[in-house]
Amino acid sequence: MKATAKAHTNIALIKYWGKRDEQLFLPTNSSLSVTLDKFYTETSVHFSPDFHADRFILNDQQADPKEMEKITTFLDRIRNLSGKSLYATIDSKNYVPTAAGFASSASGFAALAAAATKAIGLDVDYRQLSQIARQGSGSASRSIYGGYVEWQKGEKADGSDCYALPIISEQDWDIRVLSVEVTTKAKKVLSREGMKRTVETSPFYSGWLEAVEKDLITARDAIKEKDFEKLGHVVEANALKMHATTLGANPPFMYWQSATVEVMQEVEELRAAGIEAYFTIDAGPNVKVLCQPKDEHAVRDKLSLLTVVREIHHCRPGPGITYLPI
Ligand SMILES: O=C(O)C[C@@](O)(CF)CCOP(=O)(O)OP(=O)(O)O
Repeated sequence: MKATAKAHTNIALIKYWGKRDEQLFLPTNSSLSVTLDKFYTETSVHFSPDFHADRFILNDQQADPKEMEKITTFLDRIRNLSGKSLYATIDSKNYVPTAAGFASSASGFAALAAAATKAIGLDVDYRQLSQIARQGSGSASRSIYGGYVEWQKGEKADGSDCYALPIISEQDWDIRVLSVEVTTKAKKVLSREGMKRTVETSPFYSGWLEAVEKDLITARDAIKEKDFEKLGHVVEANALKMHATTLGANPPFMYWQSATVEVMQEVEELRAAGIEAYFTIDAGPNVKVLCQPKDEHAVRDKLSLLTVVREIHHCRPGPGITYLPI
């Protein structure tokens, strides 16, 4: 009972920022992302009656007890769904540069959900797979699909209507996402803690919730219309609103470093010079810059001149999960 799956990471264009249910990973708002081609996780899962405990090898290292606990809880859900109480050995490799600030948990839990359900013989569709991955990490629900993906927040308390669905595929619209790694030493507030603190203490959080649904509709329409300018503006504004909420949290926190702001200002200068580029930022100081293929090199050349820029990874829309030969 073995299976291997590959899942790519994704970058949120309309952010998931807050849970309405911490146990079931139910979000306060719907979100929208693009899966990326460059960064992914490959995970093999082997269930066997000969194993007497779960084992998790991550990048050729035995996972630490905290990580192990998360994995065992995740596998318990899959064991319950299948009615099989078998232990598993998991071997996972992240092809995601940690410093780049991509949530490798997104590709990680999507790959694990796909490989584990296949290995244990659970016949699930992508919607169910998205719901399983969601309970490992919310953003993982989106990495089940390739291209442009919407994760619907749902209304039900049991999360049965909370899953991701594809909008258009990675072949339908070719954009570029330049992941700009800036030099930083700061220890960031992990997104799980950051969103919890913000939901619970920030007076600006209600403003976020009022605005995000409209942002999502605008972004979804822009993707369907392939209107890059319309998408870029709402993506940038949505990221700024998300980050504004953290400033009002108690205690307040900020993901940005001075280098982050330098890159943001460079992107605004690019637009002033007639080159369409837009930024988005997740739970860290790095910046993802969106542009069209024709402008990719001009944007790279301009950003590379900044001394605070350590590395730029060039990404395109990427595929959903795939199963690999054992
Ligand atoms: O990806 C986005 O929509 C926006 C963020 O990256 C932050 F900017 C949040 C990702 O949160 P995640 O790591 O999925 O949280 P979990 O459910 O607590 O594991």
